[in-house]
Amino acid sequence: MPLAVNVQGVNKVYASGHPALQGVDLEIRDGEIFALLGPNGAGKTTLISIICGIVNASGGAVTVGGLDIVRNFRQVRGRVGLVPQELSTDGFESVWTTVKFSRGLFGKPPNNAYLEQILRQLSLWEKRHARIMELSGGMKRRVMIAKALSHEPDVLFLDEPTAGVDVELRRDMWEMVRGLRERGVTIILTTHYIEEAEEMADRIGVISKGEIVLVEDKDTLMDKLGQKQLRLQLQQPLTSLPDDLRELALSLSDDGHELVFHFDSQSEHTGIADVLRRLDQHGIDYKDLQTRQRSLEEIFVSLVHESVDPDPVREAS
Ligand SMILES: Nc1ncnc2c1ncn2[C@@H]1O[C@H](COP(=O)(O)OP(=O)(O)OP(=O)(O)O)[C@@H](O)[C@H]1O
Repeated sequence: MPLAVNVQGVNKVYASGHPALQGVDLEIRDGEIFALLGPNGAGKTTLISIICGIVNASGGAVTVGGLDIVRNFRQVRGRVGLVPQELSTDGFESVWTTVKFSRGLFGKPPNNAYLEQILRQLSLWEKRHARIMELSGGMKRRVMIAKALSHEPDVLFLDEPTAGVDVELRRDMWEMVRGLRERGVTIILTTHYIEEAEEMADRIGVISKGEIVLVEDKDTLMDKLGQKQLRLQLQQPLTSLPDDLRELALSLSDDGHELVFHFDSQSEHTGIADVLRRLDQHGIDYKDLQTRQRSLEEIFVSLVHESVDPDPVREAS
């Protein structure tokens, strides 16, 4: 499968001496939605800024669509679109002028029909004559996306696209990103919202302290690490667990009303039948039971748990 982006052995040491990225290898497939997850300060923005040519790497190599980002800087800039975390655009200009100007910056010939299509997709068409400063925060964010798409990039980077936006706009964004993927645009998004990665991504990468600690198909990840939990609500609360049940790794909730059992849903022998048989032997009745997949959030927390070292400066800001 062709690669949209190929990152090999990339390091970044900022002038402060801080090593923000260490030996990052990452291959982004053509046409996929890739979610890069990581805690504050993990290096997500640094990595996408390097790929987009905004920050220089201290070492390693990056290609976009097979083109080296340093040797073919201009061509690469034309192929990528970046929606930054911060809203950065001239508030006095109208939506239409902003988007048109942005396309011109990349040396693309005017194409009003294309720009109209983008603005309509982003529900901005009615607002095309409004000055950006007059728009709501969510609409401003849409303008940033329209700007990033104005020159028809093959690869779109979304840095925290839904940070601070309401639920409705978040859903709209997801819808729009899926629409872009259908048109063949490769999407790389960074996010703190596990739910977003779970909902949208084809593949997920986890970065922690400047190193990629995991890259996996979302579904495989969910299957592989997605342990399931069986919860049984008891008819009568228990004060303690019989020893043989404790040996089965069953646990009792503090109030004695619920039994919890963890099992591997991929395994031939999950142990559920044993648990239910033993409960029956002890005359322990239950009134309800549920199974639940371990969420990506739990997986993520367990992956970065060891290495999370919040940056006090950024935490405070
Ligand atoms: N211009 C800079 N000069 C010095 N250090 C920087 C600079 N930009 C980022 N850093 C540091 O590099 C590390 C990675 O920052 P980066 O912004 O890439 O992280 P991030 O994963 O995007 O974080 P967040 O989720 O908070 O946006 C952090 O420790 C940060 O303080």
